[in-house]
Amino acid sequence: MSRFRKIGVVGGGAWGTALAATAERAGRRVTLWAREPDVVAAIAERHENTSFLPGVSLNPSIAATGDLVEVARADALLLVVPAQYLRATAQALAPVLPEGTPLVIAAKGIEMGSGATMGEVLAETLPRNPVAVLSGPTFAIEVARGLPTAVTLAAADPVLGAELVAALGTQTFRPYLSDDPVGCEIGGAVKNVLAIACGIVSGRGLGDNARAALITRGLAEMVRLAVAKGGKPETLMGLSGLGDLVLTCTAMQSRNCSLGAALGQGRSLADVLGERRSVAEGVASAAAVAALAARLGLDMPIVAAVDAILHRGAAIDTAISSLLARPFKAEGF
Ligand SMILES: NC(=O)c1ccc[n+]([C@@H]2O[C@H](COP(=O)([O-])OP(=O)(O)OC[C@H]3O[C@@H](n4cnc5c(N)ncnc54)[C@H](O)[C@@H]3O)[C@@H](O)[C@H]2O)c1
Ligand SMILES: O=P(O)(O)OC[C@H](O)CO
Repeated sequence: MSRFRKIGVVGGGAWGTALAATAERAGRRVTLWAREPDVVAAIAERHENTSFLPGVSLNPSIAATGDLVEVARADALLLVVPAQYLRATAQALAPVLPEGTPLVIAAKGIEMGSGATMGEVLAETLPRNPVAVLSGPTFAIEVARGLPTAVTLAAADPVLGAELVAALGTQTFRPYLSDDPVGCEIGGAVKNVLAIACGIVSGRGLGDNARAALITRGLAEMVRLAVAKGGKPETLMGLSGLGDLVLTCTAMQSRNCSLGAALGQGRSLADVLGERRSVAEGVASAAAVAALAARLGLDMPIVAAVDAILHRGAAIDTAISSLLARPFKAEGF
């Protein structure tokens, strides 16, 4: 019998809601914390997250709360707030979270300003809680509907990792165990930036060859950063790297890819963001990853181009021309 009987989900967006649904199907008792009172009320009363995941009926056994004290009573917590809000959320949890409660990072991003991974943010804010990472090709709506999905579940402690796999896995939500949380996190964060690049290329009508080139050379950038941060290159060949990169770069269902496509068609970033309530993590992570790469002396030209377009006023066509003007080089990472 699993020691993780009660799972707390911190973050009531689409992904937190989908993870709550799948954890409940795995036999866990689930409490979901959401920041917005209307989300808490809709889940508690209508068993639906009408704001962020409309159209999916949740099991009535899933409890909703706006109180961190309540969610912190769980045996393990899934952390699913957007990356730029994880530090503040973890700081708010610190006084109420028992020491030793395992934390599973399910957000995908790098913190702006610090350049910290979510694991590094938690090491500073909740240093007495063991951490795992769950990442992979996972559109929330498909997971919530119970469609077949596979993810990477990475933990430095293999016993904790295996226990979490057993607690969260089902026939249709299949976690593959990894011992490389760093590589797992880097894949999930960088693929969002690359998905914006792929969207831009689609929106500009530059063709399928260009998208395949971006995916492949983007993977090389991802591997460079992961290795520099102490991750393993092979992790990036798995679900949390290549798997998520392929999903997010080829489907307009992706918020990051569709945002890029809108930019490629000539819309402004402010316009596109202004009409969305959902998060496109690649926007913030582009700036964070580009700054981190510069600090580490890493060549990440595609990420740098996306950062330049989003945050430095670069014209899309100029950024693309600069990428195409780079000298020929040997293939590899
Ligand atoms: N949606 C997916 O398919 C999916 C899949 C895998 C991973 N993720 C990751 O999960 C994380 C959460 O994304 P999502 O899709 O659930 O979000 P969402 O776009 O559905 O909802 C936005 C979320 O942002 C939160 N938010 C807004 N302002 C905030 C603030 N000031 N402080 C704290 N929270 C605030 C809202 O409460 C809400 O939970 C992201 O890192 C995302 O990359 C999402
Ligand atoms: O819609 P996106 O671009 O945030 O992608 C969602 C998931 O991360 C896909 O794995």
